[in-house]
Amino acid sequence: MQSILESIGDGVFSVDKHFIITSYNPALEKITGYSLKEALGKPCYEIFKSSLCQSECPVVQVIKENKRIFNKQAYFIHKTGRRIPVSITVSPIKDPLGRLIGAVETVRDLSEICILRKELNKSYKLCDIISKSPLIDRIFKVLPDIAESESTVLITGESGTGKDIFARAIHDLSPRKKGPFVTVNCAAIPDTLLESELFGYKAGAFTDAKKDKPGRFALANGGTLFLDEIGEIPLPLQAKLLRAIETKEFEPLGASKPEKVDVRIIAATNQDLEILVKEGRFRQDLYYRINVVRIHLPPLRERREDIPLLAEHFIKKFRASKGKEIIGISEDALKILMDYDFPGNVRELENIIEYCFIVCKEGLIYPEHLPDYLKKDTLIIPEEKASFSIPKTLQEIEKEAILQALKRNKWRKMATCRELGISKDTLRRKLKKYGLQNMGAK
Ligand SMILES: Nc1ncnc2c1ncn2[C@@H]1O[C@H](COP(=O)(O)OP(=O)(O)OP(=O)(O)O)[C@@H](O)[C@H]1O
Repeated sequence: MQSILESIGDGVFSVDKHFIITSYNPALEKITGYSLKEALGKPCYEIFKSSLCQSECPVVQVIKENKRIFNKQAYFIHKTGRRIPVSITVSPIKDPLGRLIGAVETVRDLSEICILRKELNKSYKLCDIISKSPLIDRIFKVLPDIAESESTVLITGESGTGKDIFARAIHDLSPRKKGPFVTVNCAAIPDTLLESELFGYKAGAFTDAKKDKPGRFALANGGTLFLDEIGEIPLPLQAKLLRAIETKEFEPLGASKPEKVDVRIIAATNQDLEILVKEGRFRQDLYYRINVVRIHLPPLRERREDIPLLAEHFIKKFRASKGKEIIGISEDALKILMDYDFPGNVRELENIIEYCFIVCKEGLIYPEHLPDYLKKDTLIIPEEKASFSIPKTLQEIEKEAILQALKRNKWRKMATCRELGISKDTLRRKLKKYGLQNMGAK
C-alpha cells in the first residue's frame, strides 16, 4: 500500500476523527509545498488551507454522513501563497468492526487543466472584434496606441474583412470616443452628390437648397470621420478632400468663407491605391496624406482559425436577435466552412450563418442547413452545362453574368464595372435589384 501511495501522481492523505493528518504521500508535497515531516500530526486545515475548510469541509461531511464525496472542486493555498485548483474525493475509513475512525482524501491538481481551459476560453476580443489569428493579434497589440494618436489611418483589405469595425474600434479606443463617429461610404453615394454629402451646402446654393444642410465633415466635428471605399472618390473631389484634411477647413457649397472643423480621418479601401495612383485615378498627394498609419486586414482564408470562432460568435448573435434555440455547428458543417475560401470574407460567413437560422429549426447546424453553393460550386455555371440548361429569362442571364464577373474580380466593384462596361451607379442598382448587395460586396 505504501509503495502504491508513493508512486501515484495524485495526492493522498488520511486524517483521524479529529482531522489530524495520519498519512501523506509524496505527490502532496508537490501540490501543497509542505513535506511529510511538516504535515504529519498537524490538523489538515493548517496544511491545505482549502477554500472549503471554513464552511463546507468535505471531511466533516464524510464523517458526519458516513458516505463518499466525489470530485469536489476547490483550491488549496500552496506554502508559497499560490492558489492551487484541485478536485478532491473523500471516503470514510472504518475499523474492522465498521466504526468510523477517520477519512482518506485523494487530491488531483487541476492547475494545468485550468491553464488549458483558460487558453481555450480566452475571449480573443477587442471592442467588438473577435479573432484568435496571430495576424490580427499583431494589430490588436498596436490598435490602442494607434487610437491614442491623432494620425490619419488607412485600413486596407478585401470586402468584408472587417474594415468598418476596426475603424469603429479605433474611434472607441481614442480620446474622441465621446464625439461622433460618422461614416461615408464613398461608393454608395452617386458622384454628383458626394461633394454636398461631405461638405454640406448653404441655402440657395442650388434650386432645391431651401435651407443649410451640414455635411458629414461638420457632423463629425469633435469625433471621427470614416471614409469607406475612399478609392471611389472622383478625382476633382479628391483635391477638395485633401485640402479639408490638411487645413481642417472646408467650404460648404454656396458658402462665402471656409468653416473650421476638428475631425480625425480614418479611410478604408479594398482597392490597391498604389495602382490607382499609377493609373492616374487617385491623387498621389492624397494617397500620401491618408497613408500615415496603415492597417492591412488579411482575408478570412488566410486566418482560417477564426472561422469556428466567428461562426460561434454569429450563432450567439443571431440566437439572441432571432430567438431560435440553435446552439452550435456540427463538425461536418464546420468542415465545409473550413474548406471554403470565403471571397466575401467575414460578411459572407455572417450571411451564411443568418441563412442557417432560416433553414435550421433548433439544435446544431448540419451540412444540409448550409447554402447549396458551399457544397457544390453552383455560383459559376460551367459554359457547356449552361448551354444545355433550361432556357432562362434575360434577367436571370444578367444576374448570373454579374455574379460571375464579381467572383472573377474578387468582389471588387470597380473592376467588375470595367469588365462589364457599366457604371458604378448601374452596378449598384442591379445588385440591389437582384438582392446581391450582401454577396461579398456591399
Ligand atoms: N473580426 C470580426 N469579429 C466580429 N465580427 C466581424 C469581424 N470582422 C468582420 N465582422 C463583421 O462582418 C461584417 C462585415 O464587416 P465590415 O463591414 O467591417 O467589413 P468591411 O471590410 O468594412 O467591408 P466593405 O469593404 O465591404 O465595406 C460586419 O457585420 C462586421 O461586424
